[in-house]
Amino acid sequence: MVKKSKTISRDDKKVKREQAEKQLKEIKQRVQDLTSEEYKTFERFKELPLTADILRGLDRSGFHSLTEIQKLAIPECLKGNDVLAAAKTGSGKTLAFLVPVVQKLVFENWSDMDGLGALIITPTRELAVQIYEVLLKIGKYTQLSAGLVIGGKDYSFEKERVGRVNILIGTPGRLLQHMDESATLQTDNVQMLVLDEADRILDMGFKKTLDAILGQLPAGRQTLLFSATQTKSVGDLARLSMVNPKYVNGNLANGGIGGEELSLPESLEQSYVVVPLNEKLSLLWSFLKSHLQAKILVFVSSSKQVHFIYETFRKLQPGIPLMKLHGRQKQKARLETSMKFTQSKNCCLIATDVVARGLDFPAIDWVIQLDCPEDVSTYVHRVGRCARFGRQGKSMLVLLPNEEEGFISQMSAKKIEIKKLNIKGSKKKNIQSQIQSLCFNSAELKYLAQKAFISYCKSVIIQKNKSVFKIDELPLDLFASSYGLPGMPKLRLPKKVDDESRMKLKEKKNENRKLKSLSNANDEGEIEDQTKKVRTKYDKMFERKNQDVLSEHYMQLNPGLGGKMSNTSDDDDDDEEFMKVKRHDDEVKTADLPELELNSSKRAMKKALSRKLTAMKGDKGAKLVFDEDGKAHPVYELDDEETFLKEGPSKVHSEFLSTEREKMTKADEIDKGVVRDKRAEKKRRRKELEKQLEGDSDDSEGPYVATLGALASGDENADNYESDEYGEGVPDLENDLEDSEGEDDVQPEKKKQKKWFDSDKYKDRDSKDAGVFEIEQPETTEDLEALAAKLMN
Ligand SMILES: Nc1ncnc2c1ncn2[C@@H]1O[C@H](COP(=O)(O)OP(=O)(O)OP(=O)(O)O)[C@@H](O)[C@H]1O
Repeated sequence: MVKKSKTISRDDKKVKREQAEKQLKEIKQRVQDLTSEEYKTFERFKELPLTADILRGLDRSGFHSLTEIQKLAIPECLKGNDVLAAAKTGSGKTLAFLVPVVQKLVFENWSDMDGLGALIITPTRELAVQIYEVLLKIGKYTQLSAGLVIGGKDYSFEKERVGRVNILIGTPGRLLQHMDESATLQTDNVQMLVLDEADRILDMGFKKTLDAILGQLPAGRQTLLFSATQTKSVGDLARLSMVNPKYVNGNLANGGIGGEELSLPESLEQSYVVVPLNEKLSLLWSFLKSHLQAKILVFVSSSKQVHFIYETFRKLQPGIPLMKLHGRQKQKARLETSMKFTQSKNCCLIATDVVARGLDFPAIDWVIQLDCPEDVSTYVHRVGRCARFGRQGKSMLVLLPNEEEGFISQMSAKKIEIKKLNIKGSKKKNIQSQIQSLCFNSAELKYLAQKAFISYCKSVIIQKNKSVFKIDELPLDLFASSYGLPGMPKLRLPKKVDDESRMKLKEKKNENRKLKSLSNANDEGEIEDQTKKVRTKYDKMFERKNQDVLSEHYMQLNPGLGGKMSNTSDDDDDDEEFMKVKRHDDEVKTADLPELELNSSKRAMKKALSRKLTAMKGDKGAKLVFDEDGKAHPVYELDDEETFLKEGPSKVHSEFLSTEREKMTKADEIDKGVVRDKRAEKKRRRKELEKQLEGDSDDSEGPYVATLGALASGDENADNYESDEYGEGVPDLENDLEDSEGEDDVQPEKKKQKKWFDSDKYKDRDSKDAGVFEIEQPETTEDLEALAAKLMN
């Protein structure tokens, strides 16, 4: 009886397996036969030739209909072409490249053994995290594993696990650091490279880093470039080794390959206002006061300005929650703010361009550009944070009188129409006197104001676009007053900022500090430990050449008088190197400073002085040990040369060497064994697979049914998944192999789900529930980190 059922089961499985293989072949064939006429008619994901695992992930994540760019780009990518795709902000480019990445590796039966198969590079950490989240969702039902490597996270944690993932997402600096340092990370098998926001990566000073990454990837890989504002620079494309790239433009109404247009979401309402530089803060204040229930994103040109405006407004309390986000913050704070802003309904986030690209914050009502963007592309990306995926959104650009003509004409040249608004006098509230009073009472705020002032001037000077940014025409004295400064800091401006120095500045800003310290290592490979030299905000303030702020408020640094001085230094002081503040004498004139109120009775001073003198002149003393005869000896005594030579090499030394040698040999043997086992295991699996494919393997039957059951035959655990919609019985050979090792009783769906989050191979064997991961969808940073940890464990 048992025998009979076994036979039926075996036959059944064989049939199903053959069916599944046939279907996979058919999908591959459909991909090859796809014509652009055909795929332009597609409306839904299930019409695309995708495997059941991926369709299921998409379905469960709520993605059913195709957007224009998805309809056009996915088939081109599936066919193995190099693709250069452009489409409006918020139009779904992330899925347009993630779906082909996952499908390519599924087609190739990619497994843990095959290592890294796809690399996705993004310009910012936040964007990398966002893509990672989407990938986890849509790839949940495949056997692939994914990893996230971004600066500011635990490097050694990543280093240990980075060699085990199939799809790696990260920022350029951190990726290169891993490629250079992690022995386990093999990049010679990479099938796909994706650059999201490619033009930004190429533009923002990552060129050298990117070149170094590209140098380690195989030439035959497929390359995909996505952005709302695409690069077409021949030089850039050559550097990326793109072969006959297909240009996909999702901005064209009829859906086209080729085309140059740059367009904005239809649901976006754009406007601009013109105000003098010294009225910008008052304008922002008035705007916030009249939009207390809105979700607002404010862009300014530097992290110092973010810091100053945030701190000032926080003290003035506009009545709307305030947040700040810039690239100089600690990574934890950045992720927390992103998360909070995502969840909040009414608040104002003041940020730099670190959030201008790709970030999908839901339901932003207003994007305010308080400082003019460096170019029209940046404008497009900034406003693109609202009006996403058909939602309504409004934007307001704040221009200075001398910026208006230049910038608006450049917008018109790109066919971007924007209406001018006049602000009613009654709506304006001038907050200059409040800011001045705040700065007068707080040395820290005044210091921040000075830094913000300098960095704004710097941001104007380094701009390439001189028809818009004209430092000589700015009323800097009035601007300083509006920031609460009693006078304008005198600036020594650089005579000329050419392209080369501009690029150097960008490179410096984005450089990976670890890589930099490696390049600064001496011949012995020693790196000076910078971590020991943590500079606090106090240090920075006292190191500054310009002590105007400090001398005036010197006494107020006493926490009781000068306001709270936080010890958390969350931004770097890089302005001083670029632009020195002019001063007549670099030293603080101690005579000008008020007397310090110390305990200065004559007796106390005399005592202190005599102690100090004793300490300086007196013998420092030495530590001695006494022998049995009571004679004193120094703790360490040197032998004379004769005795030393007679005794030969120290016993301790040689013992140490031999034990260490032994340890090394053992470790080496273990390592070799592991590699041998891995190879043998892989070979065995391949053979087993071949056997299964030939259909004469006895031990393939039990688990095969289980696997296909979940995918195709209405498994109860399949969470109402309508498998027939997606093509029944697409085989999952990797899963078959796993199952054939005696885990017949594992429910197929659970197993597959577990595989994505936490491969069996990496699960914590000590933990009771090792390998079972409860969280379905990451909702918080902690969830995401837990997922990543589980995934990579
Ligand atoms: N097919 C789809 N069905 C439903 N929602 C979708 C679909 N594609 C994308 N979305 C949603 O649309 C929003 C924008 O998508 P995405 O972030 O990929 O846009 P983008 O084109 O990359 O934008 P940007 O240019 O700003 O980077 C996201 O919230 C995403 O979940």
